[in-house]
Amino acid sequence: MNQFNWDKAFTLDFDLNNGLSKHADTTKRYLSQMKNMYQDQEAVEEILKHEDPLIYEFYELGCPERAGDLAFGTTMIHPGKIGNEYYMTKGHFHQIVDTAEVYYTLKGEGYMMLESLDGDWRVERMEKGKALYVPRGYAHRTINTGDEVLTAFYVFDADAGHDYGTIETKGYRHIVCEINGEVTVLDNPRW
Ligand SMILES: O=P(O)(O)OC[C@H]1O[C@](O)(CO)[C@@H](O)[C@@H]1O
Ligand SMILES: [Fe+2]
Repeated sequence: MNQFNWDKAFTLDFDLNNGLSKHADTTKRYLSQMKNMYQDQEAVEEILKHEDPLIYEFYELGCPERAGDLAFGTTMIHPGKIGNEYYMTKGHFHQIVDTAEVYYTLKGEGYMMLESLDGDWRVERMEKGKALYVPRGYAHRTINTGDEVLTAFYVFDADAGHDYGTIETKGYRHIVCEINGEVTVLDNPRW
């Protein structure tokens, strides 16, 4: 149900601490919905025997997918690891690949993994009070390396669409893990 009229001005509350709005429901992504994306498949199977943890959630507010509108909302990545790999979003290219996006971190800490189709990549730190510009042409995945929920506000062109296929086949060229207590970027062994 689309509860907002996107042709009129409106306001919506987002809590600065937990990112949640009292007036909308989040879309939730559980481990079972992204289990192939983690390196340690034994750890995945072991966890899923007992529970199906919530990895992240975000608001899809029903913005029409038309040029000129701006889709926005908050994303909350919960703290945790699968094996030694930090909880993260699936990540995606935009279907209109040359579409940028902005994330403003409200709480917590982590990284954005960015990767272009031709393999240029970098990790950018996300921390409270900082805006992160995701340039056109880059797939983006949010990774929570802290011990609290990583909460960010995002906004992008509403007609951009999401392309998961490109990244779902092999993943990203790099992964982010905890090694000897340190946040470490490793080559993706499956790439
Ligand atoms: O689409 P993914 O990779 O599951 O991640 C969800 C996040 O990305 C967005 O699609 C924005 O790019 C938001 O809806 C949400 O913040
Ligand atoms: Fe995006």
